[in-house]
Amino acid sequence: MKIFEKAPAKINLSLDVLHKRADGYHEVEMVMTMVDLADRIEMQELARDTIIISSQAGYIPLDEKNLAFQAARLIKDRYDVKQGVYIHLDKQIPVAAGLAGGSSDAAATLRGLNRLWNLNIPMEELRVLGAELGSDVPFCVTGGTALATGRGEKLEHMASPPQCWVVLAKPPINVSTSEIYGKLNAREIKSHPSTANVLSAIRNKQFDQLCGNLGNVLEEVTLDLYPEVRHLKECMQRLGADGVLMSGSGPTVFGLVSKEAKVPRIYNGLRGFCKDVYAVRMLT
Ligand SMILES: C[C@](O)(CO)[C@H](O)COP(=O)(O)OP(=O)(O)OC[C@H]1O[C@@H](n2ccc(N)nc2=O)[C@H](O)[C@@H]1O
Ligand SMILES: Nc1ncnc2c1ncn2[C@@H]1O[C@H](COP(=O)(O)OP(=O)(O)OP(=O)(O)O)[C@@H](O)[C@H]1O
Repeated sequence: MKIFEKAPAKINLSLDVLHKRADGYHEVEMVMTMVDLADRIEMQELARDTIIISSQAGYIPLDEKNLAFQAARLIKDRYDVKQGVYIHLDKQIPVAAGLAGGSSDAAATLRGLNRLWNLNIPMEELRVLGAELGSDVPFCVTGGTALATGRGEKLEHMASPPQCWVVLAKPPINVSTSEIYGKLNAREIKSHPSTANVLSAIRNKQFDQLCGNLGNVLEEVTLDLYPEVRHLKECMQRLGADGVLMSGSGPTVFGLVSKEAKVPRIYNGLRGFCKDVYAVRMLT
């Protein structure tokens, strides 16, 4: 049997860091949502007890370093599954972009193998398993829009944000999430985003209030290290996006745009100097 799962990208509408924890992770407060840019994952049962990964993308690991491989191994070990699986990753989400591509692949693999092998694992248990693979994986298991706390694994789901276009642009650099969190410790956080304002903008479907309250404390760290990300942000603002922010630890910058007529100008303006540009909808 063969099944398919979609693995959408996430963006952080707000990302606040409260403090560094004893286990080395940071206590966060983030509002996350999914956008309509997704990897497509094919999973096919194998009689032999093995996990095989393939992908059309030449630049991701296909061995045990791949997060989809790790998800498959975790579920096989935990539920004593003797069958193997062939997993093909059709990558559409740019890699190491701050869009949780690998985390979403892992989450989709957990959901898919739960179906393929009729394991009937409840969603809550899949999220707990996901947390063993990465901080963004529990959110990616259920998707939607959520407030994430703890190290990202404690989730409170909510209604989707006011509908709009999302223009994503990724400069050609790779950013290490652990390096960005590490560098944040050495500096004073100048201003914290108001998570409460972002939540209320979403609940009341107030697009302008949402745009005015976007904030990410990791942004200053990445922008100082990589001036091209700052440049991209300024360009997106100048081209007329209503709200602009870096997603996660970067380097992808996203712009929220309410009027469809404004999207081509922003998209084309960015494409002039950046190869990875996408105009997508938020997933509701
Ligand atoms: C930046 C975000 O993507 C925003 O959604 C997440 O906070 C990071 O999620 P992720 O990439 O799934 O993170 P993990 O794979 O769990 O951790 C990567 C590295 O980021 C740092 N990390 C991550 C999450 C967190 N709450 N505190 C941290 O300090 C740790 O150094 C860790 O070694
Ligand atoms: N299935 C996968 N897809 C993409 N990258 C993967 C995958 N599995 C492992 N990786 C590795 O994970 C690293 C991070 O890639 P990913 O695209 O998940 O980053 P990200 O979008 O910045 O994640 P996050 O937003 O969760 O920090 C890359 O260096 C890549 O080699």
